[in-house]
This record gives sequence, structure tokens and C-alpha cells, in this order.
Amino acid sequence: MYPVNLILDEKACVVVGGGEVAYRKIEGLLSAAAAVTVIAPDITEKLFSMYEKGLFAWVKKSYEDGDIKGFFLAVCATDDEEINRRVAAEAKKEGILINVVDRLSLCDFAMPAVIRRGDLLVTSSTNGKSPAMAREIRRELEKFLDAGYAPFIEIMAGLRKEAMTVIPTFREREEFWRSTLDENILKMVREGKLGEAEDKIRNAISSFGPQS
Ligand SMILES: C[C@@]1(CC(=O)O)C2=NC(=C\c3[nH]c(c(CCC(=O)O)c3CC(=O)O)Cc3[nH]c(c(CC(=O)O)c3CCC(=O)O)/C=C3\N/C(=C\2)[C@@H](CCC(=O)O)[C@]3(C)CC(=O)O)/[C@H]1CCC(=O)O
Ligand SMILES: NC(=O)c1ccc[n+]([C@@H]2O[C@H](COP(=O)([O-])OP(=O)(O)OC[C@H]3O[C@@H](n4cnc5c(N)ncnc54)[C@H](O)[C@@H]3O)[C@@H](O)[C@H]2O)c1
Repeated sequence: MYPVNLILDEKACVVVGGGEVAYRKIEGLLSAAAAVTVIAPDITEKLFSMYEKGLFAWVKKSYEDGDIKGFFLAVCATDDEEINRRVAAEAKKEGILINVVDRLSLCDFAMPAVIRRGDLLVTSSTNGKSPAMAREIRRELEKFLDAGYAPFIEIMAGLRKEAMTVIPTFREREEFWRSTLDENILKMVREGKLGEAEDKIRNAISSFGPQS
């Protein structure tokens, strides 16, 4: 498996099926800001209330060949083996990225277990060997990934820009960040001392120079 983070902003993605598993996949796609269409004759209550809020489009029908044409990515989450196989075949023919929820052999990509903290994304997968284990590892890692990381990444985006104006070369910036952004900073973030961590880095940027 080769890890990539797909950029889905507003890209047309389709989910075939509207059960509990489809719900999990739809939530993931919406978290990535995809434009989601669901094709299914019926959907769960939870999904229906999301549909009523306008979170995705719903084509209320059973899948037929041709239904996923034009989509960038497709997820097939029905309980019908024959439909899963046909959706995968259409995706292959049309060159659409496909995930069939319980059939790695029909997939172009598999879903990992996901932790999001703002723009921080941490994922866990087992090459399909044990999804339950991917889930448990995700739950374990969640304990260490503090909510403070999300606002601090926003702060870091600003500090990074400042460093670019002060520290001239890529090589020096690389060296700078590797020595400045250490475990003490991460500890401050975990303790909620975001301002203190920011000041420490800003001081290091302003004192950067041949003499330092
Ligand atoms: C990570 C996660 C993401 C997500 O779904 O978004 C995910 N499965 C999750 C949970 C989960 N899935 C299953 C159980 C029951 C226990 C068990 O069987 O282990 C549990 C645990 C639970 O729900 O407690 C059943 C299951 N899943 C697959 C098969 C088929 C097979 O193995 O042949 C079967 C057997 C069906 C059957 O027996 O009928 C296949 C896949 N499931 C994957 C992803 C892909 C590989 C990921 C990897 O590399 O590990 C892959 C290959 C394809 C795909 O779906 O992309 C999500 C955790 C999210 C979270 O909580 O964070
Ligand atoms: N990968 C995973 O993580 C995982 C975990 C558990 C189960 N599964 C498998 O995923 C499948 C779906 O599970 P579920 O619990 O969501 O099932 P479900 O029965 O709740 O939902 C199935 C959905 O598929 C839709 N559907 C059925 N035929 C269709 C068709 N011809 N066209 C469009 N939609 C159609 C139904 O309307 C329903 O919304 C099952 O086969 C299950 O074995 C996968």
C-alpha cells in the first residue's frame, strides 16, 4: 500500500449504498469537503437527517450500470455482492478510483482509521489484515493527540511564513525547524501553553543570524 492524502475539495464523489457502513464512509468524505452523491433505494435515519440538512445529494434508486459515470471517486457499500462487483467493473472501465468496502481485491484504495485535529491527520491501517486492529490503534493514538495541536498548527503556519522571510535558504530553514521544534514545544502545546510555545519560536526566528 502506498499512502497518499487525496485532495477532494468539492470533487464529485459517489457512495453506492446507504447503510451503517456507507454512513462511516460518507462522514469521512464530507470531512474532506467532497461533494457527495449517494445512490441507494433507502438510507438509514441518521443519513436521512443529514440529507435533509443538504449535506449530500441522494439519488433514490438501485444502482444500474452507468450511474457512477463522471465521478472522481466511488465507494461501494451495499450488502449485495453482485452489485459490488458491477460497480467495481464500471469504475475500472471509466477510470474512477474505487473502494468496495469488504473487498480489498476490488479496491484501488482502502480506508484507514482516521484521527483529525484540525488540519492534522493521523491514520492507521493494516493492509486489510485486521480492520479491528486499525481501529484499536486509532483509539490508542487518540489518547496522545491533544486537541491543542489543531490551533497550534494554525499558529505554526504563520510562524513558518515569518521564518521564510528571515531565514534565507531551504537548508537553513530545515536545520532551524529541526532544532527549534522539539519535544519541549510539543509538551507546552499539550499543557495548553500555546502562547508560550509561540513566543519561544518567534524569539528563535528573530535571533536567527550568523552570530546565533
Ligand atoms: C479502518 C476502517 C475505516 C473505515 O471503514 O472507514 C476499516 N474498517 C473499519 C472497521 C471494521 N471493519 C470490519 C470490522 C469488524 C471486525 C473485523 O472484521 O476486523 C471493523 C471493526 C469495527 O467496526 O469494530 C469488517 C471488515 N472490514 C473489511 C472486511 C473485509 C475483509 O477483511 O475481507 C471486513 C469483514 C467483513 C465481514 O466479516 O463480513 C475490509 C476493510 N476495512 C477497512 C477499513 C479496509 C482495510 C483497513 C486496514 O488496512 O486495516 C478494508 C480492506 C476495505 C475498506 O473498507 O476500505 C474501520 C475502522 C474505523 C475506526 O473505527 O476508526
Ligand atoms: N469494510 C467494513 O468496514 C465493513 C464492516 C462491516 C460490514 N461490512 C460489509 O459492508 C456491507 C454493508 O454493510 P451495512 O451494515 O452498511 O449494510 P446495510 O444492510 O445497513 O446497508 C446496505 C445498503 O445497501 C443498499 N443497497 C442494497 N442494494 C443496492 C443496490 N442495488 N443499489 C444501491 N444500494 C443498494 C441498501 O439500500 C442499504 O442502504 C455488508 O456487505 C457488510 O458485510 C464492511
